[in-house]
Amino acid sequence: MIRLRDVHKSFGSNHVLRGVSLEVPKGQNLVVIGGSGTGKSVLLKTILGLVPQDKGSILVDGAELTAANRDDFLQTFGMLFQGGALFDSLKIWENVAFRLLRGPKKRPREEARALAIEKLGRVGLPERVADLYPAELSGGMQKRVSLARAIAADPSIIFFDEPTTGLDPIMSGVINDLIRGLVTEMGATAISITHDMTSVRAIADQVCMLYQGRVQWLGPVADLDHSGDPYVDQFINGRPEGPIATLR
Ligand SMILES: Nc1ncnc2c1ncn2[C@@H]1O[C@H](COP(=O)(O)OP(=O)(O)OP(=O)(O)O)[C@@H](O)[C@H]1O
Repeated sequence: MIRLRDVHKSFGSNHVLRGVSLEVPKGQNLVVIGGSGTGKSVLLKTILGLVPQDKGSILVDGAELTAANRDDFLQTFGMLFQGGALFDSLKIWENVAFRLLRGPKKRPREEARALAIEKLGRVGLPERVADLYPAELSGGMQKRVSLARAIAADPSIIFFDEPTTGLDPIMSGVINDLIRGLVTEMGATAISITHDMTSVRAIADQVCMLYQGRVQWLGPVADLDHSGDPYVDQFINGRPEGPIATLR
């Protein structure tokens, strides 16, 4: 379980997170939605320790994350970065096995390669792609490779940052199904960020909408269409009119 309590973060006078509290139960995927600049990425970065919060606490399985134990925590999580972020100069299997080839999870090369091929299989890619380079694959296949990398070290916590951006609707559907399946299969706890409402509906257990640095609404995905919250309604239906001010 991941729990945030009253997390604040400012950059100078820009008070981005103004007291975010939320909980993600074990084995569930919480999808964070909200307009551009509402702090979705900053929220993920505070959990990862890339951006230290000014106030408030972050707990994983009941233990507070601190500078001292964060490295241990980082060993237990997987991340699908926005855009995939594969290393061009590494073969596909080396990308997937990145964390198995160095650091505390280091394995012998042959073992790491076999594990990478197994994970590629989990995301529907055949063994023959293992020795190719990222540039030789389509965008959708690269996204699958990124997914395989995110799950390579059997994480108990996974973050998905804009997993379907740049993909056609069918490939987005395939990636959504894979994410849903992987989270369910692995029993992992996940937090995802997406602007894609189809993706929200396909992968979320719970949905959290951030607005002006706070949690505007948090509830089961099944309640999204009848949240009774005018901010959520405006956002999910993409209406220019409503309580959320838009620039024209
Ligand atoms: N390292 C930083 N230094 C200064 N300001 C930052 C930094 N990181 C983020 N911000 C500011 O924090 C705010 C929230 O940014 P964030 O990237 O979290 O938004 P977002 O909700 O993820 O937006 P988008 O949907 O467009 O990706 C923005 O005003 C941004 O300029």
